[in-house]
This record gives sequence, C-alpha cells and structure tokens, in this order.
Amino acid sequence: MPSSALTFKKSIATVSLSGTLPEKLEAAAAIGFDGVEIFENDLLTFDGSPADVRRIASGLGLEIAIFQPFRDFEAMPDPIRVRNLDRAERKFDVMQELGTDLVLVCSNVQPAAIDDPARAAADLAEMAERAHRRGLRVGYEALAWGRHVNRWRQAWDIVRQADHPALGLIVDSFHTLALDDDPSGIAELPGDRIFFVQLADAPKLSMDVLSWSRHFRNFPGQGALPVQGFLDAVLRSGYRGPLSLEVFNDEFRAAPARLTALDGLRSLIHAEAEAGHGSGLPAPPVCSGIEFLEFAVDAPARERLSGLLSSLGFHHAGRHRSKDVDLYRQGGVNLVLNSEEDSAASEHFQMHGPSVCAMAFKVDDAARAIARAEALRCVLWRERVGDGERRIPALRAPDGTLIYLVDDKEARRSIWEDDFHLFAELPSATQPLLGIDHVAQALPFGRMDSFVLFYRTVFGFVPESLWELPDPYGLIRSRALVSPEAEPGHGVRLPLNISESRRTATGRFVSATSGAGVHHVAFATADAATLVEDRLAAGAPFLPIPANYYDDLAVKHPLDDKALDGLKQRELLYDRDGQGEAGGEFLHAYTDSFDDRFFFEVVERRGGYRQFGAVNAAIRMAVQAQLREGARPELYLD
Ligand SMILES: O=C(O)c1ccc(O)c(O)c1
Ligand SMILES: [Mg+2]
Repeated sequence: MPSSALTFKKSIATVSLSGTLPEKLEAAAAIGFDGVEIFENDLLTFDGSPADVRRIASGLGLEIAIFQPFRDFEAMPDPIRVRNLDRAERKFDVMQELGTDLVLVCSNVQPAAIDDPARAAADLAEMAERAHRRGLRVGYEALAWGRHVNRWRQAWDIVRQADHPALGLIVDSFHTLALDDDPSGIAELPGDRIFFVQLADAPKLSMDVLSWSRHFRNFPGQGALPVQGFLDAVLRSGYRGPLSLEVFNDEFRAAPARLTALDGLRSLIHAEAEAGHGSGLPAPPVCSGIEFLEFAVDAPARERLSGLLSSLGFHHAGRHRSKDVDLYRQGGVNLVLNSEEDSAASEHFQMHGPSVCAMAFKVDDAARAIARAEALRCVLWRERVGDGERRIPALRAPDGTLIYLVDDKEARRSIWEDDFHLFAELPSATQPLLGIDHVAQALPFGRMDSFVLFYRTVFGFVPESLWELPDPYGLIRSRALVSPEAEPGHGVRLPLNISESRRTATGRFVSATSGAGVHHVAFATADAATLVEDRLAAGAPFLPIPANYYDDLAVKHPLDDKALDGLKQRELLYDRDGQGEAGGEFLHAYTDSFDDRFFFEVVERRGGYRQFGAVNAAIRMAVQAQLREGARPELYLD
C-alpha cells in the first residue's frame, strides 16, 4: 500500500434505495455507510420532523452529509430572485434541524433563467453569505440538462467568480460523462473548493439525458461510463470529502434496500481501491477454468440425472469418502451429485429442487481470492469436512450459490484424490469432453446489475455486450461475464439471463426454482459432430432442429451441401463471427431440459469464435417450448 493511501467516507443518497426514509437509513447504516444524502422528496413524504430524521440517523451512527436538491435558484429575474432567497432561508432552517451544513444547488432548468454567469455568481454569493452567517455551506452542481449551465467547468467558473468561502463546487460523474465531457481538468482544481462528489454509472443508451439519468443510472462498475477516470481526476485535485452514490434507477426503487446498499458499498470500495486508496484490495484471481459443478439432488433425482449424464458419455468416477456424494466425469469435466443430508446441498435442494448448488473455479491463489472477496463484503462459507479431507474455501454468489475456489498450489494431491474413492480410469479416447465452456444462469428480474458488479469486482471478469433473445413467450436479455484470460477450452464464461415475462424459459426457471440459478451447462469438445453422433446413438436427448433452420443457414453462410447435411443429420446448430480468415465458427447442440429446469449443451469453438451462439438461442427456446407444450403442428394443418 502506498503511504499516500486515504480512506474516504462513504455515503449514499436516499433516492438510491427503496422504502420509507427510516428504512433507507436503516439499510445504509446496516451495510456500513458512514453517511447519507437526504433527498428532499424523502423528507417531504416522511411523517416526522427534520429533527426526528436527525435523531434516527444519529442513533444509527449515520452522518447527514448533505441536503439536496435546491432547484432553479440562480440567475432568475426579479421578483423571483428575492423569493428564491427567502426559499433558501426556509431550507437553511430545515438543514439546521437535520444537522447538516451542506446544501446542493443544482443548475437552473427554468426557461426564465437568465444566461449570465455574472448574475448566477452574484446570486450564489448572496446565498452563500446568508448560509455562512448560520455556519452553513452551499455546493453548486451542473445538471447535464441545465438551461445555461450543464458542464462542470461552467459551474466552476461561476463558483470562482462568486468567490465566497461558503460556496463550492459539486461534481457528479453522471452529468459529466453522460455529455461525454472531459473530467480530467477537475484534477487541476483546488480540492478544498470541491464540496461534494457524487458517483453514478449508467449503461450506454440512446435517449434524452434527463430520462437516462432519472431511470437508468447505476453504481460504478455496473454500467459503461468511465467513472474510474472521473474519480481519479477528482482525487488528484486533493478532494478529501465523502464519496457518495447518487442513483436514480427504476429497478433499485423496487429492490430490497439492503441488497442495493450492499452493492453500492461494494462498488465504492472497489472504485476507491482502483484509484489507489482505501485499505487496498488483493488482486483478482486468475481463473483458468471450472474444476467442477455440484448438483443438489435427492435419491430419485440422482438416479435420473446420472442416467442423463451416462447418455452424454459420463461415467461414475468416484464416491466421496464420508458423504453421500458421487463424482461423474468425462475428460476435463467433473460433475458432483450431492445427496448428503444436513449439508449446504440439501438445504439448496429443499429450497430449489434438483439444481446446481455450487460451482468451483480453478484459481491461481484461493487465499488471495478469499481475502479480496471478504474486503468486498462477500459472504464466505466453510463446509463441514471429514478427517483428512480438504477444506475448499468458498463464498456465496448474490443468489446464495456457492463458489468454491480450488488451487493446487500447496496440495500434493488433487481434491479428488483427497476426498474420493476413485474408480478405475477409463481410456481418454472414450471421453471427448475438454472442459466446461460456459455456465448460464437465470436471474430474477431486476438482479442483473447486482450479479455483474459481483463478478466484475470480486473476480475481475469482463462484461460483454447485451443480447436480446426472443423466446416464444417473451424477451430474454443476456449478458456474459468472461474471465480476462478465457481462451477456447480455458477460463470462465458466465452468460446471465433475465426476463420480465414469467412464461419464457428464463422466467419459468426462476419461478420453478424459487430464484436465480444455473440454467444450462455447456461442455467443450474438439469434434462436436462425432460426439453428438455417438451420443444420439446412445439415446442422448438432443433437441430436434426444424429443417427450416438449415434452409436459412444455407442462405446465411457459405456452407457446402456436405457440411450442411453433416449439421442437419446431427441436430447441430451453427454460427460464425468475424470475417474471412479472422472469423471463427461455432457448432453446438442442446439437450432437452431435465425436469423442465436445466439442460446441457455441447459446443465446438473453431478459430477463436468468442460468442455463445446467441443467434440460435431462439431456435432452442422454441423447440424446448414445443416439446414442453407437446405441440403438434398436424393439429393445425388440414
Ligand atoms: O435529476 C435531478 O433532478 C437531480 C437532482 C439532484 C442531483 O444531484 C442530480 O444529479 C440530479
Ligand atoms: Mg447529482
């Protein structure tokens, strides 16, 4: 840690959290924020006095960092000017009752506002002077849609011109970055003239900036704005005040306040550390792949699942030394079927039915990864272990799924040799799977940002662009998080899916399993055609693909008749990315779903194909829906 590292106070605006004002305060305090911004609307709708708010906050150990916003103040023609100064005095009374000394004035949006920075400066100087007499301060923020002032530099020029010690600048990453304005000059400002700093990110969307700001802001690291560069500039100025999250987001307004607050704090700790401050974070793990997936099953589900796995070419490779747990293996893929009573798996089974209850990532240093996760406020997990068995460190994903971290740095034997009675190895020629290519999860609506933040900050995964996939019964939004070192047959890839509709594959999964979870698992192979042909012969339930799909494929891609026929005979789907030599190919086949829950996929990546065959997801969802509904086209044909 450099000796210049500073820890900043962390604050959140009440507008970022759901609930009543006391609920918001309680959530912010419980999660560990130092302070809050009291958003005026939350006070107006609170059935108690500002002094009551002060008592509640101080009882929770929360500082009220600022009261905001005070709107449409500066550069108004008389007599509104005089009225605005009276209005300010009234709000100063409220601030003194609240016990905060700072108010945010956002730039005027009124058509009546005069386009004259000198008038704005004079008005703000007058307001600051009145505040000063009461020991209060005023901060001036440029709204991106302000009538005449919408950039931080304009606001700063006005603050400088007003030249009053009780008047300072407030910067908000959203307003600057949404206009594609350059924040780097903030580093040159005197840090003590910046009175407050608000941070928010947002996804890239094309819409008017006001609607974008009011509905789609999110926490730093959840969106696509360069918030880190903004923060670096702010901190280089010498600013030492709080870092505060100010997010207007329709989904956050509906989400449980504590979940949102936890994401917010995680985001701030990460941003502060990335800026070289705070107590520091150990580097993210290098994730080289998925060591195993664990399924929670009871005895009947284990019977059926092992049958499905056998049809896909897996064999029963081992039995746990002390628990009711079996290992199924093929080549580089390890699947664990856990029926142990009184375990995390059985708890998962009670809640969700047959499902993936744990993933294990292969990492370079599990202890370092756990230290990072802990610093980012993750929930850690310690499984009960038998004598001589390996304890594998683990943490909880936001949905409660366990993520084990396996490194073989100090071990002389693999986790399998440590904990399992292993049966005789089969010849590798009979095991064509290379590893787990990707693991797709279905998330409850409104939870995407939370998962993106978790995988991005804790593991350093990189979010890919958003896809919209048409299911016959609604739209699915999909975004993959990929470990930076992912190469074909290597690394971790996690597509995350959400759907507003309860009738889509994703929506049905979330309601059928009471929450988020693994929806499908894709296995990598070097030769999908041979594998699928062999497995179809062994009775594996690969989805039958409509002939129309192949007719269309012949038009889209330069495939000769032989190649096309080879795909068609084996129910293989196809995609290409890139152009010419640089292009890669993707061959894949899906199974029908197990108990209408999860399913498997076999994939072959050729020539550096980087995607997930999303263009074919609609075909898969339609075929699965037809199988599920028992659709029979002949009923509709005369
Ligand atoms: O959307 C608004 O009006 C609004 C108000 C206050 C702020 O600090 C802000 O960034 C936006
Ligand atoms: Mg703001």
